[in-house]
Amino acid sequence: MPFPPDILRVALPVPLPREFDYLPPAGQAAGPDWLGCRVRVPFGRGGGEQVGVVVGTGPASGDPAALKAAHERLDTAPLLRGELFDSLRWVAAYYHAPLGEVIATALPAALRAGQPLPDTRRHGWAATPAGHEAAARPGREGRPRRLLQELCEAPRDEDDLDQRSPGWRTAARALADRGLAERVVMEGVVPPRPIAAPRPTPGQAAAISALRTGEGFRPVLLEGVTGSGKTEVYLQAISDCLAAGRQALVLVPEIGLTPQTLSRFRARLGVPVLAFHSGLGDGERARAWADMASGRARVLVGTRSAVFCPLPEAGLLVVDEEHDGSYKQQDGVRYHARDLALVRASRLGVPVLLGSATPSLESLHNALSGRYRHLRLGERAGGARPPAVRVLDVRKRPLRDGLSDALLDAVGACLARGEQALVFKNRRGYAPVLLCHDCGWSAHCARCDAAMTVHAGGRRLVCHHCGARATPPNACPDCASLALQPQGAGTERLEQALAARFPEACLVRVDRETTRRRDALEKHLARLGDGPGILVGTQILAKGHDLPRLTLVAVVGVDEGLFSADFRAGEKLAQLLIQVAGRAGRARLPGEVVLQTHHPDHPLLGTLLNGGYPAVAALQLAEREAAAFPPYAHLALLRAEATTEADVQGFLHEAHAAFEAREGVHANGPMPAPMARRAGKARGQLLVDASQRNALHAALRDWLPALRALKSARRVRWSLDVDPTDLY
Ligand SMILES: Nc1ncnc2c1ncn2[C@@H]1O[C@H](COP(=O)(O)OP(=O)(O)OP(=O)(O)O)[C@@H](O)[C@H]1O
Ligand SMILES: [Zn+2]
Repeated sequence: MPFPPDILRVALPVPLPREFDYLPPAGQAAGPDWLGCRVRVPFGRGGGEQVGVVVGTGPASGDPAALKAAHERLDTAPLLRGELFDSLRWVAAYYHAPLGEVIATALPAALRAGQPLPDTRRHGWAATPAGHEAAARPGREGRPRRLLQELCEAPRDEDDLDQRSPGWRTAARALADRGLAERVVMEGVVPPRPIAAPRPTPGQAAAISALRTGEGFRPVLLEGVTGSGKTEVYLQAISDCLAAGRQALVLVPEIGLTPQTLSRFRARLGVPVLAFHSGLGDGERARAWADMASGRARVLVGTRSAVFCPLPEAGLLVVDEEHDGSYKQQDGVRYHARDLALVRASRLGVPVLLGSATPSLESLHNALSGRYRHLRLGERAGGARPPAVRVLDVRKRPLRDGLSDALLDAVGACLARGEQALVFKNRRGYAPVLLCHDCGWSAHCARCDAAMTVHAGGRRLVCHHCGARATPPNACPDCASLALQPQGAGTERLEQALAARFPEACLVRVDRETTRRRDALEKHLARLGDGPGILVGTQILAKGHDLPRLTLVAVVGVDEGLFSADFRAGEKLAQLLIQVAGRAGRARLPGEVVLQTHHPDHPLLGTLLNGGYPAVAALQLAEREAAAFPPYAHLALLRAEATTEADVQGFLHEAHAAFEAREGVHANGPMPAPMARRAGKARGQLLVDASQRNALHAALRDWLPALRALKSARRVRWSLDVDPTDLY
């Protein structure tokens, strides 16, 4: 053994910007073979333990006799290595986050907790001899029996059962308890036969062949109008990747990963397609991760955190709806999954395909300046035409429950044709405000700087920011008037009004409230079926759904979005409008979009109507350049919150003073957060901007140790957000 002995440098999931030295467990020697392996170590007082990852070995920096020994090595082969390990270090450096926290963010919960890497052999279920006998006898009908009969025909693969009959596991467990079925290792599963691809449109064919040319890292922005067949291009590119013997990773937005999406991928690719999202159990997530790490799985489709999956044989990364806000993590390690996908693809030397009908200005800027290849699909696939858009000027027109007569007429006509209408309002609840008509009082949250939303037809008040609930007062607390009225309309009120007006129509409301449960959205859409009907809902409806009988999209009240202070508001509103409009007329029936507004002359609406998203994007890019905002500048936001306003201000002032000025980098503020009080806490922020990314990072690197050393930092909760998407 070398003397002094080498130690293990361990990254732990604690919010301290450093690694920790340990001696190896008694009788073992530290060496490079420990790198990337998990270890269980003593940590903190009172016999606490943590699971960490060995990120270095070597001589101790201090006296090794003062070090504790690790308790246990958990992996024989490294869990993190190669490109993934390097990319995690990049995340730590770029987002200025402790490596231990980055690793904890990247690993599925079961692995983070120290559980062994799951068995990734394919498992299935088979009937036991007792099961065969039981199936031959008459018995009680039901799910277990139906499953048993199926297993008697042949053992079934678990993935296959997952796809065909969700909920089968309960039945399988019931059979196993009675000794009628058992879990078995499946050998040589025959993959399903892929169904044939449609003939590509000329635009698709051009995109596919462009993707085939070239080698190594190639970032590609696929800008295709809604319904233009971007998904078909992904599928073709993935097929090429699979044919070359490589793995593919597909990222989708949080609410884009529907069973519909998965079954489309599975049916077309002819290989098992793994899903990865927050709705899965810990065991399933760890298994998917291990399956990719071992190379056994070839395709993984997942939401934000899937960007951390191992890709030892990577061939392609796809980011669908790359502009989507859900790719940015808003707490802990605030990474952006699209940006990380680009970094990984570059390290892996493989193409990365970003797709959207409404690309983010960041990606568009990169494409326009030649850093990304820019491919366009200008027309809808399968002969569908773009929807016709009409603006309804509702100034001085009566609105009933937020709906104009013209809008109701359009819905009525759509139903009369036997088709479906979507009424869109980006606000859930009954009404956004409860107002006193006599004195102007409105119901506010006691803990937030925000109005409370009226729910349950007026019987409840809910704060959408902190979840506080209250019973509406009978009389105005300020002037005792009884003239309290809900102002404005949310989806709940629209639903009521539409039900009253069209009592015969099938009406389905889809918002965060009605879709809390997994698969709820699918069930709602199934309820609508093929008959005439109305969907009322929020932005949950704006994405990825293909409803062939939906021909009318009625947008109620875009006005809130037109006057927001956020520099991204225009971009976001245009994206939302285009995406929701894109639900209309996707199949053979022509689509129509009506926009109800009090501001028909607003330049954003005019530009959108005349020039579509590209025109809005060009305008917004010019504004951003003039104002030196991203993508022409780089931002980092220091947020702080505390019980008192004075603590927040004290910290932010000291933080500003600790910021060392340097060329092209500025710290601005302290400024109040757009919502200065939330959930009972005072909030404030400091914005750092820089014309050069490197200068920004150099400044942050110097600044952070100074911030941590501030006494006032102990009285606040603070965080640093690099490339913030929301300045709240
Ligand atoms: N080449 C093709 N021939 C016939 N139909 C096609 C073709 N490509 C795509 N389609 C069909 O057109 C519809 C839209 O395609 P797809 O879902 O791939 O578009 P998209 O651009 O990904 O849509 P969005 O982003 O708007 O959700 C689908 O029903 C798809 O099956
Ligand atoms: Zn609140």
